[in-house]
Amino acid sequence: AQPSAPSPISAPLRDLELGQLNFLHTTDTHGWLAGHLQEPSYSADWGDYISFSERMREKVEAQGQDLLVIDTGDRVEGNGLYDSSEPKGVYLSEILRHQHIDVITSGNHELYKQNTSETELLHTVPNFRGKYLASNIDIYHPETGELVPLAPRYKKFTTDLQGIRIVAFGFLFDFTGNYNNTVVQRVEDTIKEDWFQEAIRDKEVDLFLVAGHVPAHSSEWRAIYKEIRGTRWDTPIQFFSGHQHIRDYAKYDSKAVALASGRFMETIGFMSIDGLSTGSGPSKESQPTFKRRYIDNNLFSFYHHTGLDADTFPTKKGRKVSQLIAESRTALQLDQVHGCAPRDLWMSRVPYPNPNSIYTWLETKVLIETLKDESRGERPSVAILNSGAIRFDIFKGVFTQDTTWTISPFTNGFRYVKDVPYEKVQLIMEVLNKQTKILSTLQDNTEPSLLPLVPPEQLARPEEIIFDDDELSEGWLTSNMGGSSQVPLSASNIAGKIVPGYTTKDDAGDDGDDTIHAPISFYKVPNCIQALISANSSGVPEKVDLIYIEFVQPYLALAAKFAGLELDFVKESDVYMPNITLTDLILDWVRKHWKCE
Ligand SMILES: O=c1ccn([C@@H]2O[C@H](COP(=O)(O)O)[C@@H](O)[C@H]2O)c(=O)[nH]1
Repeated sequence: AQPSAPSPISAPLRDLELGQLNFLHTTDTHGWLAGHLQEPSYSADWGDYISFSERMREKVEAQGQDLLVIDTGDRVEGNGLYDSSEPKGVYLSEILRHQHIDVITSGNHELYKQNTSETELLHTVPNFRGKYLASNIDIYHPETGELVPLAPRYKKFTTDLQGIRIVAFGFLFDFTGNYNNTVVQRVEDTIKEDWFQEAIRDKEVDLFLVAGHVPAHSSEWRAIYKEIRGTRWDTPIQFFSGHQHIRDYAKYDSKAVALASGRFMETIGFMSIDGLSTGSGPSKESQPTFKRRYIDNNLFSFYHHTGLDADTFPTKKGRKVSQLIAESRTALQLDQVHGCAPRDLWMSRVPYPNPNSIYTWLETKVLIETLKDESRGERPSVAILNSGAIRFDIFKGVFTQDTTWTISPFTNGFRYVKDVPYEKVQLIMEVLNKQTKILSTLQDNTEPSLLPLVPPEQLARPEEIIFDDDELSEGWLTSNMGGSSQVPLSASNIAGKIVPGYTTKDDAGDDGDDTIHAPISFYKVPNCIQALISANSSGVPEKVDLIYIEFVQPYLALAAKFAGLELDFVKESDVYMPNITLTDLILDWVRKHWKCE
């Protein structure tokens, strides 16, 4: 773990159930390879994960079993370790490559920008040669201009110890927001291609392994499931999923399941399968059995599952990578303190609006006090921001260079349209937040969906989860995750209390999490929030500058149409505060207002 990481807190644990074939899975790590430096439950780093997978491999191989390591994308954007270097990702890429990964795929974040996808092609794919799969992604090669597969479409391999014959694919969901140097083919079309049809007709296969940046419960996985089942009615299928930032498990039939392993290096997903046939013969069991576990990413869990301790657990490579992360963080000055947050600000643990909501803070403080383009003088304005632009909570205590990127990693600037009637802006907000169903009927297939305006976790669970008895969580959170010193209380301080954290319910029940936690409430947030910036008057202005973060422009255009506002946002908008991003505004505000005592 990193030198400043809090020690994990002991908690009751459920064991891993090892099987004939075992998997460790990460997804949506978004640059958090240093682990969480303010949350003991997720405080292990990528070096610890390397040690964990090496020790797990030793353990299963000693029993004649196999272990495979999977990553399903969105490794970039969301943490200073990725975002704060120039060019972005140079440190991260060097850290990531030390993990032995058997199947690795791209997420949508690898494709938003030209340089990110080119880095995948020129660095990550070669770093993971033979492991990186891209079943439905092509890229215009930066040197030749030719449209080529980002990586091989699929591969067939056999496991080291038992010779289990596996055909593996690597998909991305039907993503449309990629930069125009890549082409993402719809999954539903890809599976009709000859190469896929040939691959699933191979009779010498013991397991189809479908890895991808695709939710566990999704139309894309269902389409693949049906296509495979159409020709191979009983070959086991293991899907590895991502994108929604949740822990999830889906059962397609008794021989086909999907695992999704959370986000931000909070979770190491574990799967085991028993009862597979191998190259040397059929299985003795009539049915395969699947077991899943969501491991909290901390050393307490890792020691427990490997049966090792602080002296025996770390491997040479693991230690080296933890050291490399520490050096990279120092070089990037990620511990530089910009201010001290006086209280926790939550994305979804409190209702909105609320004094402890990060969105209320943005609306009532940050946007109002920082958004000002000198060229627009004192004109009143309304600023619109999508809730998904914010990625993480702010904990009471130090606000560092790293915090800046964890809460606001995106590089979107702001645009504005002048002289929009205030009433129309309110109608647009109404459409964006309340009339989304009506609006979606106006959309044709080429328009983006409205849903991605919210944080991905909310897409996955549209219903609120409210625990009346949040006292335990609240008290614990304040003292352990956001104390002013950011030093967690030791286990003895919270003796008898269960640590708040994931309490996952999935298709296999409610016993998936390795750590037994107290539940945390989950409140919904709106698609968009707004701030009225009315320089000189307290009344409601007649017309305003409608300022918005670039990401929402297509959604705004649709909502405006429905609100009866004839506006061509592409032609009639202009840049607001050139070269300034939301990240810059937040940092500026924090520096001015959150002085450390
Ligand atoms: O420029 C951007 C890019 C993304 N978002 C938000 O993020 C989610 C997608 O996140 P995943 O990690 O890929 O699930 C998207 O729905 C937006 O809410 C953004 O606001 N700005």
